Amino acid sequence: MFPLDEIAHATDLPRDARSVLELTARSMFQLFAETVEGMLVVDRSGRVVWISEGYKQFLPGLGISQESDFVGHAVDEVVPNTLMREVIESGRAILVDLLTNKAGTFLVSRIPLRDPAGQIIGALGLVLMAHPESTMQPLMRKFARLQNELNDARKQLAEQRRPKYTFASFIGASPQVVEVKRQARRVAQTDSSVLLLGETGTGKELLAHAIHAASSRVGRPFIGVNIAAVPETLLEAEFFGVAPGAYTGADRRGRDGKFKLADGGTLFLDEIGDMPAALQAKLLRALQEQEIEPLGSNQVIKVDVRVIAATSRDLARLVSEGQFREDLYYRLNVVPIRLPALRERLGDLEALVEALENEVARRSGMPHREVTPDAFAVLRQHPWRGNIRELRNVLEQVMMLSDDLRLEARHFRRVLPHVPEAPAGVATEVAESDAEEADRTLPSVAAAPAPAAIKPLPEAIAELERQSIAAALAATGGNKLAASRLLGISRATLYDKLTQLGLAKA
Ligand SMILES: Nc1ncnc2c1ncn2[C@@H]1O[C@H](COP(=O)(O)OP(=O)(O)OP(=O)(O)O)[C@@H](O)[C@H]1O
Repeated sequence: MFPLDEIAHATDLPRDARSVLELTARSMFQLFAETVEGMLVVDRSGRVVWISEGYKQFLPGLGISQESDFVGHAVDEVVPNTLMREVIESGRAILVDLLTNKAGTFLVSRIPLRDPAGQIIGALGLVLMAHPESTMQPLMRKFARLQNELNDARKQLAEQRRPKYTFASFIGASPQVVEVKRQARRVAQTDSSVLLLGETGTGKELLAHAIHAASSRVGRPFIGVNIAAVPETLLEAEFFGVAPGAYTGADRRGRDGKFKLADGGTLFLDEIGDMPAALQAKLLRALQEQEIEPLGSNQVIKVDVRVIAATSRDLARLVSEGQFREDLYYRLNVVPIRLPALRERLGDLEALVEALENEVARRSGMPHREVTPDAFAVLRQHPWRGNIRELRNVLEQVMMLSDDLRLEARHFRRVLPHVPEAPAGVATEVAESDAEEADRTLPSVAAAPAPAAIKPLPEAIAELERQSIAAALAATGGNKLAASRLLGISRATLYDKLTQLGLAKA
């Protein structure tokens, strides 16, 4: 639009043209008000100061019976979902938009109003078309689809943020578990760092979820990082994020790190004992200052994160060996909670088996099974180095191997062939065919070498390696890090061997 004074001085235009322009500019407001379906003006503070005659038709739909209940009120109170305030704040027009609220859907336009000095003094809102559904079918369909997608994405996000587990998910009523839950409930009420100690599969991650779920941060994200699973070179970016432009290519746009994602919520640092020394100092700083610096940025971002760390390693020993910073250890070890191994709380075995059997049956669609007392006798004798994860694995294997509705000792012996026979009188005999089947399907922890055929040494060694690795993986429920520890080799060596031996999918 021409400013009025420019038109007035446009002497090079013919007189007629000038007066038309002048008239147009002066009557623009009037013209708009009469042409569009409705028009409203808000002041700098977002208060409605005027509405056109046409706009009044929308008041009943907005639940307003008289003009005085509308004019003079904050626009976002009387027009749900309006973006007029954003236009005032940003100074940018929204020329075409769809506004949906209880009065219907409208094609609208919003324009900021400025004084001669360029200062925002308010905004103009135009209803270009009411109920455009009929005339703008294709656009509306697209809008509806996008709206649905947005709602689905929001639901998914809310779902992801909802804690996966609560204290009720932590099965067990043994004195050890009762004590663990008591400590965890107490610490949930605070913002202190928590250190969960325990063997693999004892439920450290589950407990971390439960602490988050019982804390005041429950409405905010729970973000987990398994430090052992992230290559060392990527850990810093994973934790602290990457500033836009720090890298070329796909990462150019930058990426939030886990600290940022967990802002306001809980960050679960699993396998903290595997934290590389170089990053320990940065982690300590982030924990102490509650500030992070994304890679490639020199800006510090404030975060508010509660940390729950977990490890199956002896952190105190790592500190004494100089592999873990003492200051970080003390920072994390504010409230240590030790989770008992399954073999220390065999009293919980029945409740766990019942819960896990239910879960496996529900997930797989298999029928429910009853586990007999002689089967429990077998289960009680197994060392359970993989703890609950291993227990679930064993149960799942047994359920897959047999259609019987009663799971007896013999069923479990197929999967746990090394468990010694129970004393006579207990029906735990293994049918020969069962034993053969077990040999074919599952690795035996204590498999005897084949007496008949003497194999070439490299072949025999490979066979032994294959068996040991398979046994370690079975014992740890497939957890490679834990398996590598059982085998006394590094995780990298384990991966190499899995590839060499053709077990990469194990
Ligand atoms: N007390 C329990 N009640 C029910 N399920 C449990 C319990 N403890 C562990 N589980 C289940 O066992 C599996 C392993 O648990 P989780 O991952 O929490 O163990 P972890 O100690 O964090 O293991 P890791 O050190 O290997 O990461 C999960 O599927 C979890 O749901």
